[in-house]
Amino acid sequence: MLFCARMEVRIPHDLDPAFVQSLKEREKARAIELQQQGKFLHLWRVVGQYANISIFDCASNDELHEVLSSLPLFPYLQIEVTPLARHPSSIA
Ligand SMILES: O=C(O)C[C@H]1C=CC(=O)O1
Repeated sequence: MLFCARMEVRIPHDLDPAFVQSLKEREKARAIELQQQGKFLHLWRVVGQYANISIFDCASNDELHEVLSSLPLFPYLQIEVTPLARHPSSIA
């Protein structure tokens, strides 16, 4: 099942900069791991915003929730999920 997730990053300004740096490093490592596992198909920056549009391939809503909540930045993400279905006119 494919899901589109729009994630907006909201890191509180008073967090320790060293902690924020380590969060971002751990986030990158986890995002790469999920891409290598084939669960995280696309990761695009939204131009001009600290936000991304991501496409996930997960077996269920529960698996998607597990994947999203495994992201180190999860406590600081506002996430909107849109489940996707095939479009009848798509040739892809
Ligand atoms: O920078 C972001 O958009 C947040 C986040 C989501 C995956 C990742 O590597 O970073």
